[in-house]
Amino acid sequence: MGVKSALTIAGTDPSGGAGIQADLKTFQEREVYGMSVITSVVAQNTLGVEQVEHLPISFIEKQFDSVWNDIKPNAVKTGMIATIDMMELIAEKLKGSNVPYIIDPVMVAKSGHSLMEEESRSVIRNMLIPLSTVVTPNVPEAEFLVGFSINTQEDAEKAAKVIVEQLGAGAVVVKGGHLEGDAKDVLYDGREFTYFTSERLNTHHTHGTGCTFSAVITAELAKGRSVKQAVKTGKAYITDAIRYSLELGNGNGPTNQWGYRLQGLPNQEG
Ligand SMILES: Nc1ncnc2c1ncn2[C@@H]1O[C@H](COP(=O)(O)OP(=O)(O)O)[C@@H](O)[C@H]1O
Ligand SMILES: Cc1ncc(COP(=O)(O)OP(=O)(O)O)c(N)n1
Repeated sequence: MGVKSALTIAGTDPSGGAGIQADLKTFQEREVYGMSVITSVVAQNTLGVEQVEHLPISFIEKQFDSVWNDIKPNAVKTGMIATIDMMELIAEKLKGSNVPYIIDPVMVAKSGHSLMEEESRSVIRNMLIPLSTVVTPNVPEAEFLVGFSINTQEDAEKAAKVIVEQLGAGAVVVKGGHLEGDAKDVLYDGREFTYFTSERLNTHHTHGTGCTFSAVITAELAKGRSVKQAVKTGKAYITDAIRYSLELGNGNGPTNQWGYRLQGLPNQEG
């Protein structure tokens, strides 16, 4: 069988919209075999984060080794990795592995709750970003990584250049969800800029957009697609997942990983 596999290393969302749960649903929809290593267990829902418990490092390592030594993934994604210890472990495990590595540098949930300790933020920048194939910051995350404000498309392009050329990412997508106007994401791969634009959908049901978007990119890279194809597919998929949200919960509802399917739409390739 030619099935490809992808591994997500991240925190949980028991309400199913973000984190490990969103990643696994997305891998499945993209027809990639999904596997997971849990870093932190998070009590959260569409209204926000209530409590976070980090798993012991030795147990995160055990989970990683269990997967890696049995079913080596074709791509790896990290989402919520809150502490320096977790980052050091991941760096040690992935260095020299030659497996595409996608970083969603999750720092703060849309509800405002911090998902990464303050002192870890410079460690993800210095230790993990140089190992990445693609990094997918939203605007506040990109601002932290580069140290200047992003208000315009030109600022986003300038930040993308810094993240590749100075911080050492293989490629970067600066996501436009937090800017105004159309939802315009900019990909920079060290050679050129490519833009992926959709209309801004007028909804607050956007819990888990970043997780789902980066999970599609991970699945597509696992299949051997190019970064540009992977991001194109990610953008089409996340737009449908927001457009066809199920409007669940009492807060910012989850994106709908099978939104395209409920509408009878094709599972698009980039
Ligand atoms: N209201 C919206 N309408 C259409 N696309 C959106 C909307 N909000 C976010 N997106 C898209 O969702 C993806 C995730 O972006 P963003 O919400 O900025 O990430 P995060 O969840 O990490 O904050 C991007 O492709 C972005 O353009
Ligand atoms: C466990 C976990 N990981 C990541 C997030 C953030 O998800 P994101 O896709 O950025 O969406 P919001 O939650 O910010 O709407 C999370 N909440 N939990």
